Amino acid sequence: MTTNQKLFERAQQFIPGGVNSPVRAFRSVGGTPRFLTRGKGPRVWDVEGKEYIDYVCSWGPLLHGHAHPSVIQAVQASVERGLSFGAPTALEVEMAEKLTQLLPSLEMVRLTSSGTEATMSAIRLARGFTGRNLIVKFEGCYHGHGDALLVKAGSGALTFGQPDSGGIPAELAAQTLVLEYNHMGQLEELFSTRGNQIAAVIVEPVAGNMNMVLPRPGFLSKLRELTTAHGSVLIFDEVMTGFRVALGGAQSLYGIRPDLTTLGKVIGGGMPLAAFGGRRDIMEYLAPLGPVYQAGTLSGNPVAVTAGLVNLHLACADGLYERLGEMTRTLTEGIVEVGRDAGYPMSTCSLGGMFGLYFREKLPNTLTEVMESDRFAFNAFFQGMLDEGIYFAPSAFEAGFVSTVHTSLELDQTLSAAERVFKQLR
Ligand SMILES: Cc1ncc(COP(=O)(O)O)c(C=O)c1O
Ligand SMILES: N[C@H](C=O)CCC(=O)O
Repeated sequence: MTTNQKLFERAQQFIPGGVNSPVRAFRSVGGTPRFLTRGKGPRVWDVEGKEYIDYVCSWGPLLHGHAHPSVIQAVQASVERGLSFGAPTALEVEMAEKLTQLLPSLEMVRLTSSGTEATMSAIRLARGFTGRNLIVKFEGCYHGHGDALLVKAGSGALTFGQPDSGGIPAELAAQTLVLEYNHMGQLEELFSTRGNQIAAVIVEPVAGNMNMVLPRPGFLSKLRELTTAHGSVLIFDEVMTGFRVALGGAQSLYGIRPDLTTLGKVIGGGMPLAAFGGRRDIMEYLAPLGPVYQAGTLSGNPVAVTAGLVNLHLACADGLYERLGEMTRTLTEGIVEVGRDAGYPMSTCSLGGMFGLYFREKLPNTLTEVMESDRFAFNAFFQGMLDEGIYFAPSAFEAGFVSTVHTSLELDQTLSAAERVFKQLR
């Protein structure tokens, strides 16, 4: 057995499935997860010393790659000053000011430790604010593993065929109404019959947990129009897209001002940090100002906030997202070209440093269309690329990520690997 296999065997004795988050288990693609020991820039190394070009980037947070020197230096200095205080710090104030400045829809913000906490808290807040119970989400969107949101969910839940998790009371799941992503007719119909009972609509403005699905023109503005008309709270879940697709998030690209926004991933730069924020009148419903309780021992952790602030500072460099977007497009369009030349129907989309790659002729608009893509072809491609030292997400239902430190060297190596892999697959 290889060292990765031995470790996986050991892990499975004591950790369910051998992993601490299901998507890491390689179940849908087969084979053994790689146990990683080190990352630098756009690359990671496993316990066997094998090197990979990384397009997972810790599932999105590493906008500037692994162990960026500025992030590491700041984190080391922060660690020296203490790991956690459970009391307010100046750093939190700086982070709140930065987030509200970069995302104008955030008038106030609260920090949490994970995206799940952020979305769960935003939902509770919306219910407390409106005095209503119903929430609306979309098929294939994933908003973390809070009970109310694990209904027709994407990401690992979708990958392993468990979009509706066990352990969630039917009465609670019944409070979550699920519509097809990008389906404006369904939205209009629902709001016309139950609009005054809907506390919130939560949406990934660009869906990244069923591969990557772009919003159809008019979809997000329809959401804005209907929620405003019916007094429901519009929540953009930008845990993945925030500071990943653009400096102002997806909301800046599509020109929509949500009532609440959830953030995570990039704002922590690889450390556990997330946030939710939005309209002042809604945020003031939070304890200790208002009746909606929300808390966290490690919320606003100084080391995590330090890493996040450096990440955001680096993200503000002039032209950064344009360069990143160009790099990502070159990569994915290159792969699609090579794949098509080898006879595979393929399509791709990308925004900033986030991309979708499909073994399907046309880009999908809905989960049903995503499911029509050729998973077997994806799995074979994934395995071939992994052997070549290219690390994509081990699922056909996850978005991919390019960092600002991926260069044309990594792109060229990836495209050459793809040519070899497609040749073998033919
Ligand atoms: C859009 C979105 N929302 C929420 C979450 C939950 O974040 P976390 O894994 O930090 O709990 C994720 C990722 O897991 C996500 O992609
Ligand atoms: N798709 C998920 C988040 O965006 C992947 C991270 C995880 O669940 O471990």
